[in-house]
Amino acid sequence: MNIPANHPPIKTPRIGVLLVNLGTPEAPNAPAVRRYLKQFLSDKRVVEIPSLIWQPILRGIILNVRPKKSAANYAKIWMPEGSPLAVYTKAQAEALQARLGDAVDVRYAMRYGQPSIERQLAAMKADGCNRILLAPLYPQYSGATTATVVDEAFRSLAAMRWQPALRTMPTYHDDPAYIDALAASLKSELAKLDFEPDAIIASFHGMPERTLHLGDPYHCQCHKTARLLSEALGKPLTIAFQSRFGRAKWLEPSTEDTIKRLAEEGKKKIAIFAPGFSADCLETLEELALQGKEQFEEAGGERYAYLPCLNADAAGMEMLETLVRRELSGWL
Ligand SMILES: C=CC1=C(C)c2cc3[nH]c(cc4nc(cc5[nH]c(cc1n2)c(C)c5CCC(=O)O)C(CCC(=O)O)=C4C)c(C)c3C=C
Ligand SMILES: [Fe+2]
Ligand SMILES: [Fe+2]
Repeated sequence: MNIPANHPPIKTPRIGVLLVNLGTPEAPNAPAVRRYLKQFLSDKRVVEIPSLIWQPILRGIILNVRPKKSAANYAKIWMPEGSPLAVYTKAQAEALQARLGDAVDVRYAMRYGQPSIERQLAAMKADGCNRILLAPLYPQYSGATTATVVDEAFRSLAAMRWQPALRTMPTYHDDPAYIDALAASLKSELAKLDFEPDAIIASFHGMPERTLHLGDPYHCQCHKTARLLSEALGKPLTIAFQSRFGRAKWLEPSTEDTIKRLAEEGKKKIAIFAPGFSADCLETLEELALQGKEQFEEAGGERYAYLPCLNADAAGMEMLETLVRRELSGWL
């Protein structure tokens, strides 16, 4: 029997790794931020309010008010090559490709915006990847991050007649490779400061408190990360949750309240970092590095340092290589 002309070519099988992060607007302007927020905040894994109630609020209020304000914040941290989250995620994929060599095809995707998970999985399949490791770049598990990435990947596969095999990388909140990478990065960043902080804040992205009661392990995993890291550093860490959104009660204490409280308690010098973010982005560079500094100084603080995320630096890439190689076991 002849193979039909439209049959996909059978290529030498390859192993693929798809790193996935949240996504970011394509430009620091209101229309681009609006497009991004519309997709992001319409995800039922992110906002768990019935569509009939939520969509009118989103379309009628939030998408009319927030894009302009957020775009101005993005403009403050935009890099010559683009949005920091996109720049660092691309750099991570390139650095991981260099570490893993030709046996593996490393790419990256964004859950919201471009390059989409669907597009990248289709491209990898077309290029011969029949085994793909999906690696969401979130150390702590939450429905709003890890689960929605996995959902989207399997939704994309659902449209394929001939699917690649897909493995998903588990979250790594207590993995020694992650704790060691954070500890090494923090030690080196703290050593660069010209002051000894009176307190160090580990700021994680917040979530509605309700998700904790519904069984999302995110809150507990953030606490475990902070505890292990504090032990590895031999220093106390103050845990806080940032980026509150909407009117519902979010996880506490909030980063903003914590910054102010420390200043009011007489702590004059603090350092802050964001262990839950694998790459610097709006929430770290604008909210922590810029806004946090203002909040601290207004409350009477004197020295404030924001310590960067792992990004594509050696410590973070060492960790990612370890985690990915482990998940590729039996395939490589
Ligand atoms: C209901 C709203 C939100 C939930 C839940 C949420 C969870 C969550 N988010 C991250 C990581 C990031 N969030 C980022 C931006 C961002 N987050 C929300 C809202 C929720 N996040 C909004 C509206 C925005 C957009 C910016 C704004 O308008 O303020 C980013 C940065 C993206 C960038 O472009 O730089 C990241 C990263 C996690 C890890 C998380 C749950 C654990
Ligand atoms: Fe967020
Ligand atoms: Fe924010």
